[in-house]
Amino acid sequence: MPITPAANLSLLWSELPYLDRFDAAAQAGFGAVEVLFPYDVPAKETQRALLRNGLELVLINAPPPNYTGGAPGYAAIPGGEARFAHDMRRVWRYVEALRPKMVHVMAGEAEGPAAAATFVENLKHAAAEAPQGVTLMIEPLCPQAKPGYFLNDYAQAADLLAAADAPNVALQFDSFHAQMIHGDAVAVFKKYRQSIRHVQLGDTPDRGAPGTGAVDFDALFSALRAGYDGFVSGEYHPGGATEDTLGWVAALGE
Ligand SMILES: O=C(O)C(=O)[C@H](O)CO
Ligand SMILES: [Mg+2]
Repeated sequence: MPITPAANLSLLWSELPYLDRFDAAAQAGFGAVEVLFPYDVPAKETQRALLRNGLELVLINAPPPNYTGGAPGYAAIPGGEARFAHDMRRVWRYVEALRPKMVHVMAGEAEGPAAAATFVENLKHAAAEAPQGVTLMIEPLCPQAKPGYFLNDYAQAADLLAAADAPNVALQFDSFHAQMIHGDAVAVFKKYRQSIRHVQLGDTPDRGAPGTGAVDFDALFSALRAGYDGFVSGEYHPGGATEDTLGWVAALGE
């Protein structure tokens, strides 16, 4: 599969009602989209929006459904195993209807060895019950965007992936978080390339569109073209009309 651009419909076209964003993405030329939290509407409605636009769904997040204000996941919360298992049952129902290729499993707010062990065990269980063809993703989130979030470093993610040791658990690379955490998103991409199965784009420090901040997108896109063949999703705050921020789609292919 070549590099395929995708639109994150939780951040792009956020001024439109949720279901209208699918139409806008298709009109802008996207064939693939991702949605962080599709749980607020019945899966059938999202399914219809995908179908009427011929769109492929790349990724959804494992709950919490109440992202704005709710805890950012339970996978790494010692004692939260039952809640995690309950959440995952809901995720699988949405996966069955929407057929995303990937599910980002959110860790939650925690720290220390017990949290790491809990995260690994929960990932192993979820990986064992994931439908064929669905990959579970883990993603380090920077403290500036998600204070207290357990998974906040790419080396930590590599250790967790090694411990989970499952072929359907992989790393989600986000240029915004990688640059904020480690200061050089391109170096992070190159170092962890072998574990990366999904790429998201945003610039620093404000999570704006590619080209508005400090990430070296020319170098990142060269590195992607040199050996990445998955989806590359715009996950940034457009700060205006989304259509005016899509120069990265053409640049990716140059
Ligand atoms: O915040 C991000 O970068 C993400 O990709 C997550 O999925 C958070 O929901
Ligand atoms: Mg991301």
